[in-house]
Amino acid sequence: MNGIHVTSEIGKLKKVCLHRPGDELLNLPPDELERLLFDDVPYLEVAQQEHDRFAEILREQGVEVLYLEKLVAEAFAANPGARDEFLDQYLAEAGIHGQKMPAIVREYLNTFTDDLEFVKKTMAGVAKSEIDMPLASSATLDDLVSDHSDKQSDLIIDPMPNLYFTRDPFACVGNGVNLNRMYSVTRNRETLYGKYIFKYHPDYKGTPLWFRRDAPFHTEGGDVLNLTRTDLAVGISQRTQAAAIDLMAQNIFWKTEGCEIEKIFAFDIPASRAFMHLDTVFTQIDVDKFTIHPAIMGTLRVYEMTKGAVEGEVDIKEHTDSLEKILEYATGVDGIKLIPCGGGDPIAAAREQWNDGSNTLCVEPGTICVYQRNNVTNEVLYKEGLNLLVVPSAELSRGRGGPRCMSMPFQREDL
Ligand SMILES: NC(=O)NCCC[C@H](N)C(=O)O
Repeated sequence: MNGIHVTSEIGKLKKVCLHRPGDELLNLPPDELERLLFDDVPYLEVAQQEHDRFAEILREQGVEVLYLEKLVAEAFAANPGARDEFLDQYLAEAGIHGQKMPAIVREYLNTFTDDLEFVKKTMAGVAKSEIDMPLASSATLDDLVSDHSDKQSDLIIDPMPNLYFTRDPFACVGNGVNLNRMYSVTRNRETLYGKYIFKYHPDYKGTPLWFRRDAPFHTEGGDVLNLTRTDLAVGISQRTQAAAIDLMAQNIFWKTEGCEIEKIFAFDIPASRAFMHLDTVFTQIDVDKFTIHPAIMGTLRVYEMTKGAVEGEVDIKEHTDSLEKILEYATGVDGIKLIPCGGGDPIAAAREQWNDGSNTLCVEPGTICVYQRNNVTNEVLYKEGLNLLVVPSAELSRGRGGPRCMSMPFQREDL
């Protein structure tokens, strides 16, 4: 079966999209980490080994692993002209300075004749040292001086170091996709790859879009949880604006066809880097179990959005029940259990949540990928009867994302 089909967080995973970390991590300037949303410089070779193990674990479970970079290359191969169209847009969004430089960079990128190498190069970024700078007499000062932030940079085009978090640039919902406008300039460029997959890839072209990258408000896939075929949870977070969820609801309820979502639950979580997305504090791991960071419990507000009676209207009501009760209502399952990250100890919870202890990828009900380093949380999950697939995480975790962040399910079996 081709196309997208995701109607839950836990139905048996059939196909998943990953990105193997590449040279983009070698172009991470240590003094630009904050702007590029990274917390450290990972050791690429080990990050790749860890990521390969993650992919192997998924294959051992019968999951077909797709790679983002390969899908984009296949989309180009299938459509003459798609690569040039992509390159125009990529260059326009790359933050290149100067009058001559865009043409020079275009020529340089076109020397990567193999589509896969070309795609990887666009992900890695371009350093000044890689190309012949224009002669001073034919260039403008802006061509010669590249200042991405407020300081001089050795890079003409920034890398996209967060690409291995395939969860965020787009989100599969039912048989369609939210193609996101992301919170930060640095990550928003990532959404171009999804655009070309859903426009041109033989297996995915024509996928309906419930959200578009030219939207005026930002949202990210880490905030989107498919609770059931008809119920979606979306975090209001640092990365997803309430207005973006309003727009999503309009599109899903009124402006597009084919989406089966009837209720959207908006979870208002604190807007901080530690919490970042809904899936950093809350993921489903079994039919009746979720992991949760205990720190959100006191402040969490949940709103339910449904299609209004009048064209274009969306009804909104706030839920005042406990989170367990709201989830029982949303999933139709009794006796929902919330398992706190760090076993409830506040120090372990904060430490392990920082390293994505609550960010699990469910492969089938009760079977989840977890980071090895979160041993307190993992012990609790183990005692709760979960089957843990343990992913090595010394280097991958430096990007502040766990197994759910590093994966975008394309197909799951229905529950
Ligand atoms: N869904 C997620 O929580 N993704 C993790 C994204 C981490 C990345 N460094 C970021 O700040 O966007």
